[in-house]
Amino acid sequence: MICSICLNGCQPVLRLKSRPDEVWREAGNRKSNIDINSLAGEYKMKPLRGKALLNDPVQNKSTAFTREERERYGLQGLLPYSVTDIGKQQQRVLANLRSKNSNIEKYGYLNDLLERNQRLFYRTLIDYIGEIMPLVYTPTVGEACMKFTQIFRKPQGFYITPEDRGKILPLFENWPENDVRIIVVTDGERILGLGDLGANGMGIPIGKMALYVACAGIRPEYCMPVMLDVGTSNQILREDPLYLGYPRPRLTGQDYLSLVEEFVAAVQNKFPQALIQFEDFSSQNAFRLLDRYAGSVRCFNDDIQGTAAVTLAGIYASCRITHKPFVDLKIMLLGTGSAATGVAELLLSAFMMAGLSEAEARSRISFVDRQGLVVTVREEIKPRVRSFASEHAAMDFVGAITAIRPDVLIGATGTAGAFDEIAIRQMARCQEHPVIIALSNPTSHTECTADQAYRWSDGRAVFASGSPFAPVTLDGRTRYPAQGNNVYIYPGIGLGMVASHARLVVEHMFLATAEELANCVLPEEIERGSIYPEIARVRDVSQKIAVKVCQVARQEGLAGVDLPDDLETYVYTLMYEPGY
Ligand SMILES: NC(=O)C1=CN([C@@H]2O[C@H](COP(=O)(O)OP(=O)(O)OC[C@H]3O[C@@H](n4cnc5c(N)ncnc54)[C@H](OP(=O)(O)O)[C@@H]3O)[C@@H](O)[C@H]2O)C=CC1
Ligand SMILES: CC(=O)C(=O)O
Ligand SMILES: [Mg+2]
Repeated sequence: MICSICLNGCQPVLRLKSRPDEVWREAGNRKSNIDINSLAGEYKMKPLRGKALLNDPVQNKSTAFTREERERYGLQGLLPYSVTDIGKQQQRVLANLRSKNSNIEKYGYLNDLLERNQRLFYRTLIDYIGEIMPLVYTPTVGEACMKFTQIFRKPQGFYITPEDRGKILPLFENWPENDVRIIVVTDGERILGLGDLGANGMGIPIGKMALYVACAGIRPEYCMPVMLDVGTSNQILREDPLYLGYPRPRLTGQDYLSLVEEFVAAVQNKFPQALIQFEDFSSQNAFRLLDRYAGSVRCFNDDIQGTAAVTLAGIYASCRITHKPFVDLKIMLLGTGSAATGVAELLLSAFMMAGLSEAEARSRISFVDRQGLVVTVREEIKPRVRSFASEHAAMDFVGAITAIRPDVLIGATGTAGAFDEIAIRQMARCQEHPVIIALSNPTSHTECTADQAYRWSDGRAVFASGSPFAPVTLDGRTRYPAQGNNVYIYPGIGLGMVASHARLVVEHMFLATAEELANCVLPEEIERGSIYPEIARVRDVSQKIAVKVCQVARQEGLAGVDLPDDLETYVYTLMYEPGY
């Protein structure tokens, strides 16, 4: 069997265990008596002493260094007397975090923690994921991107600009790791629902990477956030004296595509095992790049494919609440961008897999844009949306709800209030339990809030949203909105790709993982109206998603290693578990 880590003929288990944190895990997961520096040479970790050791975020344990370690590494006098464990350190982190007045201050504090003590940061993120995820991801990451120029402290990730043309490969030598497995890359043109934020969008790959580590146990050193800073169309940013990005109008056309081409080629050359996740590109470029690379490069687009899988999963799970067969559903999408189109295309495959003809399947899916229902008689329709156009006469959004009576309404507009009271009330007139999925992020751009969805449907809606909402109590009964976010899918896809060394990411992976995610929703979660698992279980979910990816990779002959029969254990052993 080929080792999944080095792709050589070495003994996989031994190789795995020879990495420091696997040794820690085997030693009882949280034991603090493992000597980091004795392993350092073997892992290319510099043997550090004194202040240099305390200043290294990867090796630093701060007050958790034992007396013996303090003596051995010249730390005596540099730390207060007390030796604490990671649990006590976490309590201090939480107290500090909770004392901050705003989410953006909390974001800054957590970023500083990551720069001080990587293991403590990830351990705390994992153990308190429900509380901390909204601070490192949506919605706070949206605010952080908006304020990037003001809050910038220390560079993270890798920046590429048009001035690097012809030099991207040699520049990758500057990255501190040689073995990169996951790259999240954005060009900053469509950051959440916030539009073109240029280089300020770097917060997104950084946040997505943090969740790769926390939600799927991808080792931090395998992760590389990348900003393809090709300029920005956002004039206010370009003219901001504090703007840190390439202050030119956005590169377009062949100049843009050739820079992306050089980037992809350089990744394949320098980091041949890396999976490229395209994130928050404009719709046009998102599809263009996916069409160009998906058939030959290990890559996927999270906004198109990850979102599609998570939404399909939510639709599957909703059937357990509404007691309707999936094949009978009618689904309406508001918005015709990357996310909505990705959902429609995966839904089409799912309907056909469930036995519908292509024509029948297409007839179950309808699109609404700013002009109203997308209908065949319209002259200008986006090419990927055209085949979903309805045979109806032209009509507005509410007219379309009335005429089509969709079971499920999905918003991917980036526009706050796009689901207004009239639309939700009309959905509630048409369905006993209308399923409303407001995908748009951050919270300030959601199509409707949880409170609105429940109130306007007299408490009957089944609701999920891209950013989290607190439970809502209405008429004495509490409703539990779920978070419909691709965070339930992309980390597991990455882990499955790392585990299987699959050559390509294929549609079957998204279909299989959507089913798996829906199966992960517990009966008690269904009982209380949630169509996604509680976020606290996201790490278990990602492991299951990764197993599905491995299965598909094996079935389709895409795996780059001989995968063992017991995929659950195999995937689990690959997951990074931070501790001392
Ligand atoms: N929950 C999740 O996991 C995910 C959520 N998202 C969110 O989805 C949103 C959209 O993302 P994406 O599809 O990539 O963005 P795009 O810019 O590609 O698409 C947005 C679409 O919405 C349309 N639109 C905007 N306002 C309205 C409106 N009032 N009525 C009808 N259509 C409207 C736009 O039309 P026009 O072109 O005419 O402006 C465009 O077609 C973002 O907020 C993003 O954060 C995205 C991915 C994952
Ligand atoms: C979640 C996500 O990927 C987005 O809002 O773009
Ligand atoms: Mg995105």
